[in-house]
Amino acid sequence: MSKPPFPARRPSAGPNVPGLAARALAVKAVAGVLGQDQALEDAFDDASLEARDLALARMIAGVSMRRYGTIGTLLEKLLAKGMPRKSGPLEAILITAAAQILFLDVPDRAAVDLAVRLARADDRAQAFSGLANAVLRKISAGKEELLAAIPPEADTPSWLYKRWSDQYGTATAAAMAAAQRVEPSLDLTVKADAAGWAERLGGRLLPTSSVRLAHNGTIRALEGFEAGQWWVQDAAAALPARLLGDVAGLRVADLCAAPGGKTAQVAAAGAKVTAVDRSAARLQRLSENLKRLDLEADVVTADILANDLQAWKAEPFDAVILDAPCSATGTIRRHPDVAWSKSARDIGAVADLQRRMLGRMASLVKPGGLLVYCTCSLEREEGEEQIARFLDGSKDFALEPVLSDDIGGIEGAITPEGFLRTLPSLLPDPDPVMAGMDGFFAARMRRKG
Ligand SMILES: C[S@@+](CC[C@H](N)C(=O)[O-])C[C@H]1O[C@@H](n2cnc3c(N)ncnc32)[C@H](O)[C@@H]1O
Repeated sequence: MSKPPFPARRPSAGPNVPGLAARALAVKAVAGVLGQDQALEDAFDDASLEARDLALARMIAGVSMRRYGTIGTLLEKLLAKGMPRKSGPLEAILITAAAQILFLDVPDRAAVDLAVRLARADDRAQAFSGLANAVLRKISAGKEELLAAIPPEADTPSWLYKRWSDQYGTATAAAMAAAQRVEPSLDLTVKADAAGWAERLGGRLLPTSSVRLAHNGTIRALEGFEAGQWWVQDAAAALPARLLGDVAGLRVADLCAAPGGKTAQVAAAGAKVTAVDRSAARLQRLSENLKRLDLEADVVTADILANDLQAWKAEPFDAVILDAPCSATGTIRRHPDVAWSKSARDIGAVADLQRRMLGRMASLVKPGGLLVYCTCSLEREEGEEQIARFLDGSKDFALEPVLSDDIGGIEGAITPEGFLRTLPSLLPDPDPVMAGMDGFFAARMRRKG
Protein backbone atom coordinates (compact mmCIF):
# COMPACT_ATOMS: atom_id res chain seq x y z
CA MET A 1 0.00 0.00 0.00
CA SER A 2 1.46 3.44 -0.92
CA LYS A 3 1.97 6.20 1.62
CA PRO A 4 -1.20 8.18 2.45
CA PRO A 5 -1.18 11.65 0.83
CA PHE A 6 -1.91 13.51 4.07
CA PRO A 7 0.33 15.59 6.28
CA ALA A 8 0.00 14.81 9.99
CA ARG A 9 -2.05 17.63 11.48
CA ARG A 10 -4.72 18.10 14.08
CA PRO A 11 -7.94 19.57 12.71
CA SER A 12 -10.24 21.32 15.18
CA ALA A 13 -14.03 21.23 15.27
CA GLY A 14 -15.24 24.74 14.39
CA PRO A 15 -18.87 25.69 13.76
CA ASN A 16 -18.36 27.45 10.42
CA VAL A 17 -16.02 25.10 8.64
CA PRO A 18 -17.17 24.80 5.00
CA GLY A 19 -18.89 21.49 4.33
CA LEU A 20 -19.03 20.46 8.01
CA ALA A 21 -22.77 21.02 8.42
CA ALA A 22 -23.54 18.82 5.40
CA ARG A 23 -21.36 16.02 6.80
CA ALA A 24 -22.91 16.37 10.26
CA LEU A 25 -26.39 16.01 8.79
CA ALA A 26 -25.37 12.98 6.70
CA VAL A 27 -23.92 11.38 9.85
CA LYS A 28 -27.15 12.07 11.77
CA ALA A 29 -29.23 10.54 8.95
CA VAL A 30 -27.11 7.38 8.72
CA ALA A 31 -26.92 7.02 12.52
CA GLY A 32 -30.73 7.24 12.63
CA VAL A 33 -31.05 4.31 10.21
CA LEU A 34 -28.37 2.23 11.96
CA GLY A 35 -30.08 2.86 15.30
CA GLN A 36 -33.25 1.39 13.69
CA ASP A 37 -35.32 4.36 14.70
CA GLN A 38 -35.64 6.50 11.59
CA ALA A 39 -36.00 6.34 7.81
CA LEU A 40 -33.13 8.07 6.02
CA GLU A 41 -35.36 10.71 4.43
CA ASP A 42 -36.83 11.76 7.81
CA ALA A 43 -33.50 13.30 8.85
CA PHE A 44 -33.82 15.91 6.11
CA ASP A 45 -37.41 16.96 6.79
CA ASP A 46 -36.75 19.98 8.98
CA ALA A 47 -33.03 20.47 8.44
CA SER A 48 -32.17 24.17 8.22
CA LEU A 49 -29.27 24.02 5.80
CA GLU A 50 -28.59 25.93 2.61
CA ALA A 51 -29.90 24.10 -0.46
CA ARG A 52 -26.39 23.15 -1.63
CA ASP A 53 -25.39 21.68 1.73
CA LEU A 54 -28.71 19.88 2.03
CA ALA A 55 -28.24 18.32 -1.41
CA LEU A 56 -24.69 17.28 -0.49
CA ALA A 57 -25.85 15.77 2.83
CA ARG A 58 -28.55 13.81 1.00
CA MET A 59 -26.08 12.56 -1.57
CA ILE A 60 -23.54 11.44 1.04
CA ALA A 61 -26.16 9.73 3.21
CA GLY A 62 -27.76 8.10 0.14
CA VAL A 63 -24.54 6.58 -1.19
CA SER A 64 -23.53 5.56 2.34
CA MET A 65 -26.65 3.40 2.61
CA ARG A 66 -26.55 2.23 -1.03
CA ARG A 67 -23.00 0.92 -0.50
CA TYR A 68 -23.31 0.15 3.21
CA GLY A 69 -22.54 -3.55 2.69
CA THR A 70 -19.30 -2.79 0.85
CA ILE A 71 -18.23 -0.11 3.31
CA GLY A 72 -19.12 -2.24 6.34
CA THR A 73 -17.10 -5.22 4.99
CA LEU A 74 -14.17 -2.93 4.42
CA LEU A 75 -14.31 -1.36 7.88
CA GLU A 76 -14.47 -4.83 9.41
CA LYS A 77 -11.22 -5.67 7.64
CA LEU A 78 -9.49 -2.48 8.71
CA LEU A 79 -10.64 -2.29 12.33
CA ALA A 80 -8.60 -5.05 13.91
CA LYS A 81 -10.65 -4.95 17.14
CA GLY A 82 -13.98 -4.23 15.50
CA MET A 83 -16.05 -1.04 15.84
CA PRO A 84 -15.28 0.43 19.30
CA ARG A 85 -18.20 0.12 21.71
CA LYS A 86 -19.85 3.20 23.21
CA SER A 87 -18.28 5.38 20.53
CA GLY A 88 -21.46 7.35 19.73
CA PRO A 89 -21.64 8.43 16.09
CA LEU A 90 -18.20 6.99 15.20
CA GLU A 91 -19.62 4.25 12.96
CA ALA A 92 -21.76 6.70 11.00
CA ILE A 93 -18.83 9.13 10.75
CA LEU A 94 -16.62 6.39 9.29
CA ILE A 95 -19.29 5.13 6.91
CA THR A 96 -20.16 8.54 5.50
CA ALA A 97 -16.50 9.50 5.13
CA ALA A 98 -15.65 6.19 3.45
CA ALA A 99 -18.61 6.70 1.08
CA GLN A 100 -17.20 10.07 0.03
CA ILE A 101 -13.69 8.69 -0.46
CA LEU A 102 -14.79 5.62 -2.39
CA PHE A 103 -17.82 6.73 -4.38
CA LEU A 104 -18.17 10.52 -4.55
CA ASP A 105 -16.29 13.22 -6.35
CA VAL A 106 -15.14 14.86 -3.11
CA PRO A 107 -11.45 15.45 -2.28
CA ASP A 108 -10.34 12.61 0.03
CA ARG A 109 -8.48 15.09 2.19
CA ALA A 110 -11.69 17.05 2.89
CA ALA A 111 -13.64 13.86 3.67
CA VAL A 112 -11.02 12.72 6.20
CA ASP A 113 -10.50 16.14 7.74
CA LEU A 114 -14.22 16.76 8.29
CA ALA A 115 -14.79 13.26 9.67
CA VAL A 116 -12.02 13.76 12.22
CA ARG A 117 -13.51 17.12 13.21
CA LEU A 118 -16.90 15.49 13.74
CA ALA A 119 -15.36 12.73 15.85
CA ARG A 120 -13.52 15.28 17.99
CA ALA A 121 -16.67 17.29 18.51
CA ASP A 122 -18.51 14.34 20.09
CA ASP A 123 -17.83 13.31 23.70
CA ARG A 124 -18.11 9.59 22.95
CA ALA A 125 -16.30 9.56 19.61
CA GLN A 126 -13.43 11.93 20.38
CA ALA A 127 -11.22 9.26 21.94
CA PHE A 128 -11.33 7.48 18.57
CA SER A 129 -10.56 10.43 16.29
CA GLY A 130 -7.00 9.16 15.77
CA LEU A 131 -8.34 5.75 14.81
CA ALA A 132 -10.80 7.39 12.40
CA ASN A 133 -7.98 9.35 10.83
CA ALA A 134 -5.83 6.24 10.37
CA VAL A 135 -8.60 4.04 8.96
CA LEU A 136 -9.84 6.64 6.51
CA ARG A 137 -6.33 7.32 5.27
CA LYS A 138 -5.90 3.62 4.63
CA ILE A 139 -9.13 3.58 2.63
CA SER A 140 -8.01 6.57 0.60
CA ALA A 141 -4.60 5.06 -0.12
CA GLY A 142 -5.84 1.60 -1.10
CA LYS A 143 -9.31 2.12 -2.54
CA GLU A 144 -8.89 0.16 -5.79
CA GLU A 145 -7.48 -3.00 -4.17
CA LEU A 146 -9.90 -2.80 -1.26
CA LEU A 147 -12.95 -2.49 -3.52
CA ALA A 148 -11.78 -5.22 -5.90
CA ALA A 149 -11.92 -7.75 -3.05
CA ILE A 150 -15.62 -7.18 -2.28
CA PRO A 151 -18.34 -8.97 -4.32
CA PRO A 152 -21.21 -6.89 -5.80
CA GLU A 153 -23.87 -8.69 -3.76
CA ALA A 154 -22.28 -7.37 -0.55
CA ASP A 155 -24.56 -4.35 -0.85
CA THR A 156 -27.67 -6.48 -0.37
CA PRO A 157 -28.16 -7.98 3.12
CA SER A 158 -27.42 -11.71 2.95
CA TRP A 159 -30.86 -12.79 4.25
CA LEU A 160 -32.53 -10.79 1.46
CA TYR A 161 -30.10 -11.97 -1.20
CA LYS A 162 -30.79 -15.56 -0.23
CA ARG A 163 -34.54 -15.01 -0.44
CA TRP A 164 -34.24 -13.47 -3.88
CA SER A 165 -31.98 -16.29 -5.09
CA ASP A 166 -34.57 -18.81 -3.86
CA GLN A 167 -37.48 -16.89 -5.37
CA TYR A 168 -36.06 -15.69 -8.68
CA GLY A 169 -32.87 -17.75 -9.23
CA THR A 170 -29.28 -16.69 -8.65
CA ALA A 171 -28.77 -14.90 -11.98
CA THR A 172 -31.83 -12.67 -11.43
CA ALA A 173 -30.92 -12.06 -7.79
CA ALA A 174 -27.45 -10.95 -8.90
CA ALA A 175 -28.93 -8.64 -11.57
CA MET A 176 -31.33 -7.14 -9.00
CA ALA A 177 -28.53 -6.57 -6.49
CA ALA A 178 -26.41 -4.94 -9.21
CA ALA A 179 -29.31 -2.67 -10.28
CA GLN A 180 -29.71 -1.46 -6.70
CA ARG A 181 -26.12 -0.23 -6.55
CA VAL A 182 -26.90 2.43 -9.15
CA GLU A 183 -28.55 5.75 -8.29
CA PRO A 184 -31.68 5.54 -10.47
CA SER A 185 -33.18 7.96 -12.95
CA LEU A 186 -36.08 10.27 -12.14
CA ASP A 187 -39.42 8.92 -13.41
CA LEU A 188 -42.43 11.14 -13.94
CA THR A 189 -46.09 10.48 -14.64
CA VAL A 190 -47.55 13.27 -16.76
CA LYS A 191 -51.14 14.43 -16.92
CA ALA A 192 -51.19 14.57 -20.71
CA ASP A 193 -48.84 14.58 -23.73
CA ALA A 194 -46.15 12.33 -22.27
CA ALA A 195 -44.16 12.37 -25.54
CA GLY A 196 -44.17 16.19 -25.58
CA TRP A 197 -42.98 16.37 -21.96
CA ALA A 198 -40.27 13.78 -22.58
CA GLU A 199 -38.92 15.99 -25.36
CA ARG A 200 -39.27 19.26 -23.42
CA LEU A 201 -37.46 17.85 -20.36
CA GLY A 202 -34.75 16.12 -22.39
CA GLY A 203 -35.95 12.72 -21.19
CA ARG A 204 -37.20 9.53 -22.70
CA LEU A 205 -40.73 8.20 -23.12
CA LEU A 206 -40.93 4.67 -21.71
CA PRO A 207 -43.23 2.08 -23.31
CA THR A 208 -45.37 2.30 -20.16
CA SER A 209 -45.97 6.08 -20.77
CA SER A 210 -43.76 7.26 -17.90
CA VAL A 211 -41.13 9.88 -18.70
CA ARG A 212 -37.59 9.02 -17.57
CA LEU A 213 -34.89 11.65 -16.95
CA ALA A 214 -31.24 11.36 -15.92
CA HIS A 215 -31.69 14.13 -13.37
CA ASN A 216 -30.53 14.37 -9.79
CA GLY A 217 -30.96 18.08 -9.14
CA THR A 218 -33.85 20.03 -7.65
CA ILE A 219 -37.15 18.66 -8.89
CA ARG A 220 -39.07 21.88 -8.28
CA ALA A 221 -36.84 23.71 -10.74
CA LEU A 222 -37.89 21.48 -13.65
CA GLU A 223 -40.31 22.87 -16.23
CA GLY A 224 -43.90 21.88 -15.55
CA PHE A 225 -43.54 21.26 -11.80
CA GLU A 226 -45.12 24.51 -10.60
CA ALA A 227 -47.70 24.30 -13.39
CA GLY A 228 -48.70 20.85 -12.09
CA GLN A 229 -48.14 19.02 -15.35
CA TRP A 230 -46.50 15.93 -13.83
CA TRP A 231 -45.57 14.20 -10.60
CA VAL A 232 -42.69 11.99 -9.53
CA GLN A 233 -43.58 8.30 -9.64
CA ASP A 234 -41.42 5.30 -10.43
CA ALA A 235 -42.34 3.64 -13.74
CA ALA A 236 -43.32 0.43 -11.92
CA ALA A 237 -45.42 2.30 -9.33
CA ALA A 238 -47.44 3.78 -12.20
CA LEU A 239 -48.53 0.37 -13.51
CA PRO A 240 -51.10 -0.87 -10.94
CA ALA A 241 -53.51 2.03 -11.52
CA ARG A 242 -53.30 1.40 -15.28
CA LEU A 243 -54.70 -2.09 -14.67
CA LEU A 244 -58.08 -0.49 -13.94
CA GLY A 245 -58.41 0.47 -17.62
CA ASP A 246 -60.73 3.36 -18.52
CA VAL A 247 -62.03 4.79 -15.26
CA ALA A 248 -63.57 8.03 -16.62
CA GLY A 249 -66.75 8.77 -14.68
CA LEU A 250 -66.36 5.77 -12.33
CA ARG A 251 -66.30 5.89 -8.52
CA VAL A 252 -62.89 4.62 -7.47
CA ALA A 253 -61.57 4.09 -3.94
CA ASP A 254 -57.83 4.40 -3.48
CA LEU A 255 -57.09 2.67 -0.18
CA CYS A 256 -53.81 3.36 1.61
CA ALA A 257 -53.57 6.32 -0.74
CA ALA A 258 -50.98 8.72 0.64
CA PRO A 259 -48.90 10.45 -0.66
CA GLY A 260 -51.18 10.05 -3.63
CA GLY A 261 -49.32 8.88 -6.74
CA LYS A 262 -52.12 6.50 -7.67
CA THR A 263 -54.87 8.90 -6.56
CA ALA A 264 -53.46 11.45 -9.01
CA GLN A 265 -53.43 8.88 -11.80
CA VAL A 266 -57.07 7.88 -11.42
CA ALA A 267 -58.21 11.46 -10.83
CA ALA A 268 -56.34 12.59 -13.97
CA ALA A 269 -58.07 9.77 -15.87
CA GLY A 270 -61.47 11.27 -14.97
CA ALA A 271 -62.57 9.06 -12.06
CA LYS A 272 -64.38 10.32 -8.94
CA VAL A 273 -61.81 9.26 -6.38
CA THR A 274 -62.11 8.63 -2.65
CA ALA A 275 -58.59 8.59 -1.24
CA VAL A 276 -58.36 6.88 2.16
CA ASP A 277 -55.36 6.67 4.46
CA ARG A 278 -55.01 6.45 8.21
CA SER A 279 -52.14 8.97 8.36
CA ALA A 280 -53.39 12.56 8.49
CA ALA A 281 -49.83 13.86 7.98
CA ARG A 282 -49.34 11.80 4.83
CA LEU A 283 -52.80 12.83 3.56
CA GLN A 284 -51.75 16.45 4.02
CA ARG A 285 -49.01 15.77 1.47
CA LEU A 286 -51.55 14.05 -0.79
CA SER A 287 -53.81 17.12 -0.66
CA GLU A 288 -50.90 19.45 -1.43
CA ASN A 289 -49.90 17.26 -4.37
CA LEU A 290 -53.44 17.22 -5.75
CA LYS A 291 -53.70 21.00 -5.38
CA ARG A 292 -50.50 21.57 -7.35
CA LEU A 293 -51.79 19.18 -10.02
CA ASP A 294 -55.21 20.84 -10.10
CA LEU A 295 -56.88 17.47 -9.46
CA GLU A 296 -59.66 16.55 -7.07
CA ALA A 297 -60.47 13.68 -4.71
CA ASP A 298 -62.51 13.11 -1.56
CA VAL A 299 -59.78 12.79 1.02
CA VAL A 300 -60.65 10.67 4.06
CA THR A 301 -58.58 9.99 7.16
CA ALA A 302 -59.60 6.50 8.26
CA ASP A 303 -58.26 3.10 9.22
CA ILE A 304 -59.54 0.65 6.63
CA LEU A 305 -59.38 -2.10 9.24
CA ALA A 306 -61.68 -0.21 11.61
CA ASN A 307 -65.09 -1.70 12.31
CA ASP A 308 -67.13 1.15 10.93
CA LEU A 309 -66.46 2.06 7.31
CA GLN A 310 -69.78 3.82 6.82
CA ALA A 311 -68.27 7.27 7.42
CA TRP A 312 -66.69 7.21 3.97
CA LYS A 313 -68.31 4.30 2.18
CA ALA A 314 -71.92 5.11 1.41
CA GLU A 315 -72.07 2.34 -1.20
CA PRO A 316 -69.56 -0.04 -2.83
CA PHE A 317 -67.21 1.36 -5.48
CA ASP A 318 -66.90 0.58 -9.20
CA ALA A 319 -63.21 -0.08 -8.60
CA VAL A 320 -60.79 -0.23 -5.68
CA ILE A 321 -57.01 0.00 -5.52
CA LEU A 322 -55.49 -1.46 -2.38
CA ASP A 323 -51.84 -0.37 -2.26
CA ALA A 324 -51.19 -2.19 0.98
CA PRO A 325 -48.47 -1.33 3.48
CA CYS A 326 -45.56 -3.68 2.83
CA SER A 327 -41.90 -4.42 3.49
CA ALA A 328 -41.01 -2.06 0.58
CA THR A 329 -38.10 -4.25 -0.53
CA GLY A 330 -38.96 -3.31 -4.12
CA THR A 331 -38.02 0.32 -3.47
CA ILE A 332 -34.42 -0.24 -2.33
CA ARG A 333 -33.09 1.41 -5.54
CA ARG A 334 -34.71 4.66 -4.45
CA HIS A 335 -34.57 4.12 -0.68
CA PRO A 336 -31.39 2.14 0.00
CA ASP A 337 -31.85 2.40 3.78
CA VAL A 338 -34.85 0.03 3.49
CA ALA A 339 -32.41 -2.84 2.83
CA TRP A 340 -30.74 -2.34 6.19
CA SER A 341 -33.72 -1.44 8.33
CA LYS A 342 -35.92 -4.49 7.58
CA SER A 343 -35.68 -8.07 8.72
CA ALA A 344 -37.32 -11.35 7.73
CA ARG A 345 -39.69 -10.89 10.69
CA ASP A 346 -41.14 -7.70 9.15
CA ILE A 347 -42.32 -9.67 6.13
CA GLY A 348 -44.51 -12.00 8.18
CA ALA A 349 -46.03 -9.05 10.06
CA VAL A 350 -46.99 -7.04 6.96
CA ALA A 351 -48.23 -10.15 5.17
CA ASP A 352 -50.67 -10.68 8.02
CA LEU A 353 -51.86 -7.06 7.81
CA GLN A 354 -52.33 -7.37 4.04
CA ARG A 355 -54.35 -10.56 4.51
CA ARG A 356 -56.66 -8.78 6.92
CA MET A 357 -57.08 -5.85 4.53
CA LEU A 358 -57.90 -8.15 1.61
CA GLY A 359 -60.54 -9.81 3.75
CA ARG A 360 -62.48 -6.54 3.82
CA MET A 361 -62.58 -5.93 0.07
CA ALA A 362 -65.78 -7.78 -0.77
CA SER A 363 -67.90 -5.15 0.97
CA LEU A 364 -66.10 -2.32 -0.83
CA VAL A 365 -66.23 -3.46 -4.48
CA LYS A 366 -69.51 -3.57 -6.44
CA PRO A 367 -70.49 -6.86 -8.06
CA GLY A 368 -68.79 -6.74 -11.48
CA GLY A 369 -66.29 -4.15 -10.24
CA LEU A 370 -62.49 -4.39 -10.20
CA LEU A 371 -60.05 -4.76 -7.34
CA VAL A 372 -56.36 -4.08 -7.91
CA TYR A 373 -54.14 -5.22 -5.06
CA CYS A 374 -50.51 -4.11 -5.13
CA THR A 375 -47.38 -3.83 -3.01
CA CYS A 376 -43.90 -2.43 -3.62
CA SER A 377 -42.38 -5.62 -2.21
CA LEU A 378 -40.30 -8.29 -3.91
CA GLU A 379 -41.38 -10.93 -1.42
CA ARG A 380 -43.78 -13.64 -2.60
CA GLU A 381 -45.58 -13.76 0.77
CA GLU A 382 -46.79 -10.21 0.11
CA GLY A 383 -47.63 -10.84 -3.53
CA GLU A 384 -48.03 -14.13 -5.41
CA GLU A 385 -48.66 -16.25 -2.29
CA GLN A 386 -50.92 -13.66 -0.69
CA ILE A 387 -53.23 -13.48 -3.70
CA ALA A 388 -53.14 -17.21 -4.47
CA ARG A 389 -54.39 -17.85 -0.92
CA PHE A 390 -56.93 -15.03 -1.12
CA LEU A 391 -58.42 -16.32 -4.38
CA ASP A 392 -58.39 -19.87 -3.10
CA GLY A 393 -60.53 -18.93 -0.15
CA SER A 394 -62.72 -16.34 -1.93
CA LYS A 395 -66.10 -16.95 -3.46
CA ASP A 396 -66.37 -13.27 -4.37
CA PHE A 397 -63.40 -12.55 -6.67
CA ALA A 398 -61.86 -14.06 -9.81
CA LEU A 399 -58.47 -13.19 -11.25
CA GLU A 400 -58.43 -11.08 -14.39
CA PRO A 401 -54.94 -11.76 -15.74
CA VAL A 402 -52.67 -8.83 -16.61
CA LEU A 403 -52.08 -8.55 -20.35
CA SER A 404 -48.95 -7.32 -22.10
CA ASP A 405 -50.90 -4.36 -23.58
CA ASP A 406 -51.89 -3.21 -20.06
CA ILE A 407 -48.25 -2.51 -19.26
CA GLY A 408 -46.79 -1.21 -22.53
CA GLY A 409 -45.43 -4.63 -23.45
CA ILE A 410 -42.51 -4.61 -20.97
CA GLU A 411 -40.91 -8.00 -21.18
CA GLY A 412 -40.72 -10.37 -18.26
CA ALA A 413 -43.19 -8.53 -16.02
CA ILE A 414 -46.15 -10.94 -16.15
CA THR A 415 -46.04 -14.21 -14.20
CA PRO A 416 -47.51 -17.47 -15.59
CA GLU A 417 -50.53 -16.95 -13.28
CA GLY A 418 -51.23 -13.51 -14.81
CA PHE A 419 -49.88 -11.32 -12.01
CA LEU A 420 -47.79 -8.22 -12.58
CA ARG A 421 -44.30 -8.71 -11.12
CA THR A 422 -41.70 -6.05 -11.87
CA LEU A 423 -38.06 -6.35 -10.79
CA PRO A 424 -35.24 -3.82 -10.41
CA SER A 425 -33.45 -5.67 -13.21
CA LEU A 426 -36.22 -5.13 -15.82
CA LEU A 427 -36.15 -2.43 -18.53
CA PRO A 428 -32.43 -2.95 -19.28
CA ASP A 429 -30.46 -0.14 -20.88
CA PRO A 430 -26.80 0.29 -21.86
CA ASP A 431 -26.74 3.25 -19.47
CA PRO A 432 -27.38 1.76 -15.99
CA VAL A 433 -28.84 5.05 -14.72
CA MET A 434 -31.58 4.83 -17.35
CA ALA A 435 -32.28 1.15 -16.66
CA GLY A 436 -34.47 -0.65 -14.12
CA MET A 437 -37.69 -0.11 -12.26
CA ASP A 438 -38.91 -0.65 -8.71
CA GLY A 439 -40.05 -4.10 -7.66
CA PHE A 440 -43.84 -4.18 -7.64
CA PHE A 441 -46.51 -6.84 -7.45
CA ALA A 442 -50.08 -6.33 -8.65
CA ALA A 443 -53.08 -8.56 -9.21
CA ARG A 444 -56.32 -7.55 -10.92
CA MET A 445 -59.48 -9.25 -9.72
CA ARG A 446 -63.14 -8.86 -10.64
CA ARG A 447 -65.95 -9.18 -8.12
CA LYS A 448 -68.31 -11.85 -9.28
CA GLY A 449 -71.69 -10.45 -10.34
C1 LIG B 1 -47.47 1.98 0.17
S1 LIG B 1 -48.03 3.38 1.00
C2 LIG B 1 -49.18 4.00 -0.15
C3 LIG B 1 -48.61 4.72 -1.36
C4 LIG B 1 -49.68 5.39 -2.19
N1 LIG B 1 -50.73 4.47 -2.58
C5 LIG B 1 -49.16 6.07 -3.43
O1 LIG B 1 -49.30 5.56 -4.54
O2 LIG B 1 -48.62 7.18 -3.31
C6 LIG B 1 -49.03 2.66 2.23
C7 LIG B 1 -49.96 3.59 2.98
O3 LIG B 1 -50.83 2.77 3.77
C8 LIG B 1 -51.28 3.56 4.86
N2 LIG B 1 -51.92 2.64 5.83
C9 LIG B 1 -51.31 1.69 6.58
N3 LIG B 1 -52.21 1.02 7.32
C10 LIG B 1 -53.44 1.57 7.04
C11 LIG B 1 -54.76 1.32 7.49
N4 LIG B 1 -55.00 0.35 8.39
N5 LIG B 1 -55.76 2.07 7.00
C12 LIG B 1 -55.50 3.05 6.09
N6 LIG B 1 -54.28 3.34 5.63
C13 LIG B 1 -53.24 2.61 6.09
C14 LIG B 1 -50.01 4.25 5.31
O4 LIG B 1 -50.31 5.40 6.07
C15 LIG B 1 -49.33 4.56 3.96
O5 LIG B 1 -49.62 5.88 3.56
